[in-house]
Amino acid sequence: MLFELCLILLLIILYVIYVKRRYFSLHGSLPGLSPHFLFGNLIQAGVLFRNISVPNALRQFKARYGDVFQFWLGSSRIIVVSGVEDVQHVLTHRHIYDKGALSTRTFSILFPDAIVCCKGAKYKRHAAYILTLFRRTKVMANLDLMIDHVDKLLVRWRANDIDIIHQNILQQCQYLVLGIFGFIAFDYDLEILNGEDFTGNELTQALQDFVSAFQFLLFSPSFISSIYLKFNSRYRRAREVIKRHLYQIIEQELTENEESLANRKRTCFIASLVTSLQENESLEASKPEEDKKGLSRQEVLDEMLLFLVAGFETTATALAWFIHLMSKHPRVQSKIKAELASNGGTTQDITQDRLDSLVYLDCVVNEVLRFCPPLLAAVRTVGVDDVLPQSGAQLHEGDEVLIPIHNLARDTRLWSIDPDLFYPERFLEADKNHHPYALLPFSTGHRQCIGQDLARFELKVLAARLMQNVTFTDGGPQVNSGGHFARVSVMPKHIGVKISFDY
Ligand code: HEM
Repeated sequence: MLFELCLILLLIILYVIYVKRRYFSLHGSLPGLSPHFLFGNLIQAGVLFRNISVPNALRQFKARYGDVFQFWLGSSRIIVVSGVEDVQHVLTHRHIYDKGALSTRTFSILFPDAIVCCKGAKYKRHAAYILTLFRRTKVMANLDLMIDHVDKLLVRWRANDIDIIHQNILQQCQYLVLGIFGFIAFDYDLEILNGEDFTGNELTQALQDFVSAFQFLLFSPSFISSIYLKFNSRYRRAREVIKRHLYQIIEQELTENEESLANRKRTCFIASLVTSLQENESLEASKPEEDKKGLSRQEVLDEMLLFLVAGFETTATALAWFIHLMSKHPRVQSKIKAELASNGGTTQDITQDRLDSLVYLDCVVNEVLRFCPPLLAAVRTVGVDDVLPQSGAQLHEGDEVLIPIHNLARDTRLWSIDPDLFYPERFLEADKNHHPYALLPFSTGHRQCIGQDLARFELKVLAARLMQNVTFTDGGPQVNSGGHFARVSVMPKHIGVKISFDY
């Protein structure tokens, strides 16, 4: 018995040594820090137990190891590439660098049939139906809806005591963006801004539970994520509720007459997607991918869940950063207000033309996305061995390449005005013609963010409406210290602002 136990122990030790050597040791000539078993570099970089955010950890590693280095994000080995010409090479050579397996592995646990997990012919089929949803004209048709939602939030703020320090700005931004998302995606009122406590209705709660479950998956190995989701009854209930609502909404859409459907297609995702539903799903499923047409119901459900995860938290995070940065930079706030006051219309009027003329506000939105990019990175998988042009680094088929958006945005070689300064005027002055790959909040090229027009438009509308009405002031060095909190997006950790109405 003792012998058998010792043998089993020995086998386990040998297996751990094998896994450590095979998967958790530096490969090739690229620099990096020898990783720990399972945790990779996360403990050494301070991400685990020392509260250092992943963007800051990658920045420190870059200072230590240069523009190209190996990094273990938990159990995943990635090659971080920060030299701007190498970045341009990776993002423009789509036949060598395709969507990163690191992200598709995570996403496919939740929505295997959404565009983010598709490649090749399946990607083309999905893209044909999905990309049209985000056309500029469709996005702009939601202007009044967005303004109405901000106005509802303003009513709530007006009822508060002026000296209150709002420390739940991030959550409030999430409720605001989620409420708007309910209409744009489903043409459905989540009623989130109606009640006292932002609870909304059954679907609101389910959407929030679904997003919370997603947070856990980010840095966990896929098998742990799958087990977690299998036993997470809250997640499973949320998915069922969303599915039930979505299928009901689809049935409802199918009963609409052609004229009303055409009308609703102008603004609402689901109304557009119903027209791409396959008439005979089992027939389409039996065809080779190249011959398939339309989307199945399951695919439509997965796309909607993806839009929720990809679009809601990122945009809310950017808005929360905007509010935090405004409270720290009263000069910038005054300039936005002056621009709003000087370009015609009544003080409360926001039209498309008026928005287009707000050049300074564009600079502020750009600067918020540069200074605090909501997403950490774009990830690509190397399809064939390649050498990077700037660093000369040798990459091998199957390597995962991570482009750290934050590092590029703060690289002193790429910005004439100190990149650690929050200074929107840079886009009108010395940094007007910055390198296009220095600023990549939505990434670029094949597989760039498909929702960027919507996100940019939404941010500008929400920021303009807020600035027409209120001023944010710093709630104090501790409660309003910013800092990073990395979930799906890189969120501000501490925001504490006072809100005063301008009239
Ligand atoms: C401020 C808000 C947003 C930011 C900063 C952002 C940023 C990004 C980034 C960096 C990527 C990765 C691109 C790559 O790998 O090259 C991405 C992908 C994506 N985004 Fe966004 N995004 C935002 C809002 C949205 C919205 C509103 C939607 C839709 C409702 C959306 C949908 C997507 C989708 C579907 C992808 C995957 C595209 C693909 O795999 O082909 N995003 N986003």
